[in-house]
Amino acid sequence: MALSKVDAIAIGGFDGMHAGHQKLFNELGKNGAIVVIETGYANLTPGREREHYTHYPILYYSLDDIRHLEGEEFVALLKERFPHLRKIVVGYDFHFGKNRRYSHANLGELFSGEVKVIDQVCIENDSVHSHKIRSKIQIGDLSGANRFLGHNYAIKGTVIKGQGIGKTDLVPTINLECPGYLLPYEGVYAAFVRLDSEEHYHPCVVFVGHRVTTDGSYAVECHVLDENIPSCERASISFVKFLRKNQKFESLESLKKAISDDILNARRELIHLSL
Ligand SMILES: Cc1cc2nc3c(=O)[nH]c(=O)nc-3n(C[C@H](O)[C@H](O)[C@H](O)COP(=O)(O)O)c2cc1C
Ligand SMILES: Nc1ncnc2c1ncn2[C@@H]1O[C@H](COP(=O)(O)OP(=O)(O)O)[C@@H](O)[C@H]1O
Repeated sequence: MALSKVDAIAIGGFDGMHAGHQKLFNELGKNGAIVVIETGYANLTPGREREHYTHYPILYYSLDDIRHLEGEEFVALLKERFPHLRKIVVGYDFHFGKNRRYSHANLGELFSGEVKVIDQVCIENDSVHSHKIRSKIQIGDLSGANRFLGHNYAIKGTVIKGQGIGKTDLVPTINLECPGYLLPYEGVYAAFVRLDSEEHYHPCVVFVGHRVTTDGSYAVECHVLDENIPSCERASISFVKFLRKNQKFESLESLKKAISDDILNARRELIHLSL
């Protein structure tokens, strides 16, 4: 869609593109667009990853470029960028401009069109916010994070070389480097993985953490269940459930036994799901 046609926008940081954010997008209609104010702290859907969770076009503004603006100046900037703008959608706690001085009420006074304010979106009696999703991910509560997101938490990375003992002594794994993403609490997870530009996801088990049993280095590794997979360059992991904490084992044998239990547990979690 040509941006000149845009007549409705939603404004915010939109890291995570969570259930609260989606409620705003539902108000945009067919000529809508999303305005992301980029703080530099987004680590759930960094950069353009947000685009996977909406069909609306996204425009990015850096917070540093607009934080000094007075309310009138901010609205003028929007009207210049979107000449046909008739509706702005924001949440109940939206603030903008110099020292975050302006609220949705001020926006209503400054903008001549409609300002639609979305009430607090709550799940399990708790308001949904990206900082709460980050906290859940940091304690390993991926099921809770996923409920707040409305989709599985996903990270993307490039494949790097591992220690080389997985394939020979344990199970084969894809080792990943995932810059920009918040990595979950150290442990083992049931997940799905998509390789390169494949369309489908494979059930897998993922280890995130310091390999305290072997070389102590930090790793994000994924073992694809029940399949030999070709080598690949990139992968995205979609987390489903925390299975257990990272542990130091006395021998590779006992780590291997734990990994076979992890595989059984992951299979049990994933069998009814498909992506
Ligand atoms: C399902 C799974 C669970 C794992 N759990 C642990 C663990 O609890 N503690 C640990 O030190 N390493 C754990 N690892 C990591 C292994 O130490 C790692 O796969 C091994 O060091 C081989 O690494 P490589 O693929 O780089 O060769 C786990 C790996 C997988 C696939
Ligand atoms: N739980 C929620 N309910 C309603 N609106 C929300 C909610 N969370 C965020 N918003 C709105 O979505 C937009 C983006 O908010 P942002 O600050 O990026 O989200 P978060 O608070 O999750 O970090 C803002 O207009 C904000 O008011």
